[in-house]
Amino acid sequence: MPLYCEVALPVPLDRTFTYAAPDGQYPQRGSRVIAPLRNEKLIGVVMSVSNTAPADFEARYLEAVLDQTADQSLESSAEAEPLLSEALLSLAEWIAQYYLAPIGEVLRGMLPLMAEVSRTVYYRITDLGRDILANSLENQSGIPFANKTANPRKPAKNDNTGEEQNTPRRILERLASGDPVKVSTLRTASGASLSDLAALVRKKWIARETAAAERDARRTERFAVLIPEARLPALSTNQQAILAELAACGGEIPILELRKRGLSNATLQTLVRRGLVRIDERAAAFRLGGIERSSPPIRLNESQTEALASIASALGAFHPFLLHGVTGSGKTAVYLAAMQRALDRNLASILLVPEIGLTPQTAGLLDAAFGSKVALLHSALTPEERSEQWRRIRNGDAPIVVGTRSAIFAPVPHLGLILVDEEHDQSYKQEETPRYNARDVAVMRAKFANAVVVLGSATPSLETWHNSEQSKYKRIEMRERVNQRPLPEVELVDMRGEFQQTGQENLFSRSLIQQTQAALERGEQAIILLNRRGYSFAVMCRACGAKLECQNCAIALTHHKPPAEGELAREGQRLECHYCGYRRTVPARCPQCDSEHLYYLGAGSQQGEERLTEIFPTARIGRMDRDTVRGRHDLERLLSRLHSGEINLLVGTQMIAKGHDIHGVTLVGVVGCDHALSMPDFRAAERVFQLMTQVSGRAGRGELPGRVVVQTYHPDHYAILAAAKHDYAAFIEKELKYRRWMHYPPFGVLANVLIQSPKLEEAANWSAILGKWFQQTAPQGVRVLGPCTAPVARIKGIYRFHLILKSVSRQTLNGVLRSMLAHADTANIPRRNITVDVDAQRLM
Ligand SMILES: Nc1ncnc2c1ncn2[C@@H]1O[C@H](COP(=O)(O)OP(=O)(O)OP(=O)(O)O)[C@@H](O)[C@H]1O
Ligand SMILES: [Zn+2]
Repeated sequence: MPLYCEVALPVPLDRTFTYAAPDGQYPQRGSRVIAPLRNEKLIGVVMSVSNTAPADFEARYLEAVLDQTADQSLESSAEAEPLLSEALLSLAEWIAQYYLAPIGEVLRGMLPLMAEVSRTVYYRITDLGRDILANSLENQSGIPFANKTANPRKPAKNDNTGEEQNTPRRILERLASGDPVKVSTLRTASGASLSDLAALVRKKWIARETAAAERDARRTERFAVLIPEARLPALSTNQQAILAELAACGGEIPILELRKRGLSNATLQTLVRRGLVRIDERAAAFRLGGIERSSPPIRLNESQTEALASIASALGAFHPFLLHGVTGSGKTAVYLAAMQRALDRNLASILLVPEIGLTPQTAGLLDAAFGSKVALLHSALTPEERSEQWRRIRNGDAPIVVGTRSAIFAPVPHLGLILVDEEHDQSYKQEETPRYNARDVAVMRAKFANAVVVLGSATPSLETWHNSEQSKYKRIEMRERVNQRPLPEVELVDMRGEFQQTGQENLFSRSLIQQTQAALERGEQAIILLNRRGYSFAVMCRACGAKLECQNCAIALTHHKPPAEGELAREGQRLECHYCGYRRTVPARCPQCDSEHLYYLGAGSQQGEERLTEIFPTARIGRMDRDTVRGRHDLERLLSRLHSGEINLLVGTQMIAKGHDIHGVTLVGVVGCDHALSMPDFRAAERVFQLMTQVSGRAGRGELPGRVVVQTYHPDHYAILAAAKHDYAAFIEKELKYRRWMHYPPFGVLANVLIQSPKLEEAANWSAILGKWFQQTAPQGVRVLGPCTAPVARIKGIYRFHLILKSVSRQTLNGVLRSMLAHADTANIPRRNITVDVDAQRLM
């Protein structure tokens, strides 16, 4: 009798699908399966299993069960564990429910291995294929496709070395290392057609694997390991050399590394036969590439010790903490010590860091403290690397997991501690389905795992602060910087006054220029925040007032200068949309009115850099923004040039504010970060306060005290004033009052409902249908704003309308949202055109 299972598939539908398991296969809750859906094959996750078919079941069979018990009697053994633990499945169900996200899409976000099957095919060489290749290399002969009669170990002689015969050889050569190779890569490398590959598969020289099967096969690395207790017999010098090398490296070394050092494999094999060395095969370790080892461990100061004591004594049960420590108070050292305490009790930890928060410095500290026990998960990993990390974690080989947002789903056994660094950071919110906030998921995960969770920040979000006020989270305070270093003094420059006094609109104030000059002359470093990338924000027509907009989005195009081009070559320069990436050159005339009087508005980081180069011609200037930092390596390189002092003046966007600990920086300039205060966003003040505090916090972290110059047009705004005094309490008091008064989070909950369509009429129509439904049903306890066009009315050619829902009760809000989705379904509004963003961070 087959088993019936409910399978969550990665499609935007709030439901699971029923399938029967193939004969003799025993999927369990949490197993991955391949399921046919329409014309596709998808990887799904089994949510439940039953012996009886549902009433309306039409026979549909699973294609395969990827993680299963070989037979039912094995169910209890460790081998038979499904891929997703019960804790993670419960977490997924919680996310689906809390964020109104389709369960299949939630699971897809959790599982790195859940790609669509049809998309990735890999090939791998077989043993027979190796023989064929070896033979052909020996005989310098080609390998024909058609040698059915010939003995594969004796390929025909040189009479068939034509191009066609070499294709099989090129295929085999490309696969020779033994690693599976993607079909696309293989075809490019060998020039093979799909039918060529099929022919070799039929001959069993190569094997074809689907993505799922391939990713099950983890990459391994072979190590030579010294057997310590062996008494040493007489040895040849070559043998002694290998043993010496092994001893020098702490008793083990990857075999590849031995070869690189010119030590012979044959000698190694002799040592193995003599019982002096053994070969271990292990999952290839992930290397913390290119990092400097850090200095000896830090002695915790009094407040760090207290913080650690609170955290450590709570291990073993669910305890949420807010670690509120000013910038430079040494939170990182507390995290590391807490992870060590967890490890001492055989408990694993997850440390979450913001998108670019994982600096080489932090990686170095982790490596020094925990070495190969660390697994790193970040967005720059390839799917293979990610799944390798995943398996190391799941096997218990890496009880220290560090990563960005989705690392919160790492399948860590015996999880004891979760740390969320810079918990206020916006990058924890995923801005696509499922729209979860990893910080909040962290708290739930800790709850399911009976673990401690620590949310750390110098500028906690209002939500987290409120939870600590309500005693939901226990608050730990670290009020001072390490070694009694002072927080930097902040000077506010009123840019309105600056304009009146100088009669000019300058990007940099006189005070900022003077103080930068002075810092550079003293041999210190300065960083300047200019929180927009590009050269100018916008290009505007003086005649008709139109801004040049993106053709796909209702957004002004940002002007970028091509690097290293002549100063005034304005025409032909690049305009770029920061939403969709659309690019065009700057036109000679306004496309609306044909006037030639186009002018450039507002300065971005690129222009900032240019101005600074003019003002400080001898400064060693660097720029840090999304244009100069494309990948991790760019960031590493820039930071290491800063640490070494090679750069003494850095300009950049908010990236420069994130947790960097550069001791030479004594001056921080803040330029135009307060324009955000006029955005239609109730979190604007919070964002400005956080950014100002964080960037100010980069100054004076070394021996010398720091100074901050903030240029502002709102010198009386409470967020600016509080940030200037490092007064979180003053800010929070004002801000909480305003939020309570306006019924905004943390007083009550909020959801943004986006209705989108490539057809304006359709989007308008659908949002009207939903608006009308809200009017008619008038749900109790929910305030509805809208529908109206979203502040950004069109993105990537998709028209956007939205409704904002507020309620004091999450349950009420989610109930109403669910009824709304049901109504949308009956009104034939496709689910994929409605985005529900619970606890929305951006209302744009
Ligand atoms: N007990 C200590 N004694 C001396 N120096 C310390 C101590 N603890 C930490 N430090 C040093 O203080 C500096 C700041 O620490 P860290 O980067 O952890 O601060 P933080 O609290 O995370 O600040 P931010 O919120 O700004 O990121 C680092 O250079 C660190 O090496
Ligand atoms: Zn665009």
